[in-house]
Amino acid sequence: MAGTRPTPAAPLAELSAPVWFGHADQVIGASLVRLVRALPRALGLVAGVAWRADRVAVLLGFLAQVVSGLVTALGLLAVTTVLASLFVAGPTPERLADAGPALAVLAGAFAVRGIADTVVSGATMRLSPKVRHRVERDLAEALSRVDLVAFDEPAFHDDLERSRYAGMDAVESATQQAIVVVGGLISLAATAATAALLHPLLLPVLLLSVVPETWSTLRNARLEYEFVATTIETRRRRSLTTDQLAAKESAAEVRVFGAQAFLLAEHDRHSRVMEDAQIALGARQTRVSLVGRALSGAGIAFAYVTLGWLLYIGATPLAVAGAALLAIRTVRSSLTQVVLAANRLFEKSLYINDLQGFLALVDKRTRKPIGRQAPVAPEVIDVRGVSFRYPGATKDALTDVDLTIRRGQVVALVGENGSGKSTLAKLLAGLYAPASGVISWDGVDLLTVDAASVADNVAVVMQDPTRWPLTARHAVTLGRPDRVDPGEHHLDRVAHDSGAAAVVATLSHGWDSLLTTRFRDGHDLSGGQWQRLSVARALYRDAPILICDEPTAALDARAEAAVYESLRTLQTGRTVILITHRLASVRHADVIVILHQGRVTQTGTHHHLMTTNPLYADLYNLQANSYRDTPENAQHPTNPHHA
Ligand SMILES: Nc1ncnc2c1ncn2[C@@H]1O[C@H](COP(=O)(O)OP(=O)(O)OP(=O)(O)O)[C@@H](O)[C@H]1O
Repeated sequence: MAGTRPTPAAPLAELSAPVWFGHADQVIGASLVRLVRALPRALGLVAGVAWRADRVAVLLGFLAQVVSGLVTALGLLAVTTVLASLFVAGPTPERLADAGPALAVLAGAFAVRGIADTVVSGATMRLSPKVRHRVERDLAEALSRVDLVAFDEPAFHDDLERSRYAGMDAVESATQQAIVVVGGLISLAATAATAALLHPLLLPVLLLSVVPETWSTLRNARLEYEFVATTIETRRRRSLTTDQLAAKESAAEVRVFGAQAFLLAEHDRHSRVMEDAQIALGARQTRVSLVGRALSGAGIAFAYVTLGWLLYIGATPLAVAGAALLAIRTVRSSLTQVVLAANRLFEKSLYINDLQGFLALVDKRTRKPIGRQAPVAPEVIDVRGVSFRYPGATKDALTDVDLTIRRGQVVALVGENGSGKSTLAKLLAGLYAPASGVISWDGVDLLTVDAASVADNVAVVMQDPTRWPLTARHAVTLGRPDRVDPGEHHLDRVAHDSGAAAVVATLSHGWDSLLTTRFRDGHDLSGGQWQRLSVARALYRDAPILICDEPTAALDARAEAAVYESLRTLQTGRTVILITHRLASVRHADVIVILHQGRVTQTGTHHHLMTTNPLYADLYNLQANSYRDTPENAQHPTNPHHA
């Protein structure tokens, strides 16, 4: 029977690398020298972000790290003194009494170090969320103001995605790693300086003994990273498979098509690849650790032999040798931490770099406030010689458009798909800047005033309105959140006029209902219901210029009639720009603008166009006829295009 044996998986095209793994090659290929060289810059980058987020936490954390490093060194010196007191000949109580002060210093150093380390972790806990929020806020603010046209560029979206997902995580994680690196380096420096103070030969001996450990730590970290890099595609394919099983959208089709066996087989196939790779990684890491440990043992043996020799020739006292052993341990653990953290910090700094580059780019693409306001409720909107081309497009969306619109007029933009209607409406609203030509309101070029002041005059009903995942009330009022509306009379009126009232009446919590099923008790709406809310939102904003781009495309006949009725009421003192393919709705417009391939081919009233523009008359009659009860329509009742 069909469906009992899963079809073998076809070879698939490569998945594109995930945004948070775009620098894998650089990380894997980075030598220890490169890592050391890149460290100051990476630390500087994180320090800059952290400083802006919370100076107090940065200063406090750094100070505590310095204190921790100093008391570590002090502790080491105290150990030498304690050992020196204990190693001399004489009765034990006396030797202990001699060691007393140094022991007290040692205990004090221990306690202070504990406090300092606690302060460091407190500062880290305070700093990492602040750093993240600060950068998130920077990005959100930049995005809220960047020119709309940037969203039409694929490259902008790629950079945005990388900044949002990789950059943001990188900032938080890099802050933590940077704190570990700084703390580790201070502790290393303090210990090394103390060792050099005890005996100049101790320093090179110390360093030699820790080299193998450093190598194996870094090597294993790289192997781990390489493993993630080589298995990432399989990992993502496996997730794509399980996503299909977990998603609401695909759940029905999975069952109807009996796709379970296929998806499970795919899942197993990818899992096996992952398992094998992980086991291989384990084996390689164990080998590296073994070599590392063996070399490390040799290094430590060398250190011990050197210490023994120094003791033998009387170049160093026994107490100093004892302290040196302790120093070796301290340096080893600090160095391992520093190497691991520096490796991660290096990786994260590459993504922070991307993020900062993106923020700089966004800043360049943002119109700066000019301090000049657009005229409120303009008397005349004038379009002169305007052309516009979308980024990456090979031809203009609008060419040499001239148009004059007066306050109170309903201007209908008509034309076939792709003729430039929506683009023209967006330019009229100041959302795009023309490539050439001028759009002015009462003689003021829109490019010479603040974009926000232009937007303040405009409300839109979009062809495909945003499905705001908010409460019904907020979805309608968000265009004028600070409007004083006692008793919510204005809200009720626009809800009535747009047909949104009937939608809200069906919701379990009325205006307080959440319009997303991603939350408990949330609701989803039909396309037409969303459109009614979008009309209500535009009416609630109560702006002098109302742009309606196919406002009734998804509405039923009754709702459509209600919307046009309310647009007619609204018209007084307001400019309405209406885009629609339903010519019956534009009959009453004051001016109808016909667009063809981005050019205005004719303007006029309905009656004027019916007599002078055969194409308009044909289209109008075609639509009108499809509603009439002609014998031909009766033969093809379901084909409105047949006539
Ligand atoms: N974001 C975009 N990026 C690139 N080209 C675009 C973009 N939006 C629209 N265009 C192109 O610009 C031209 C005008 O598009 P526009 O959306 O203004 O047409 P329209 O008349 O409103 O069409 P419709 O009736 O289908 O809504 C079309 O050729 C379209 O392909």
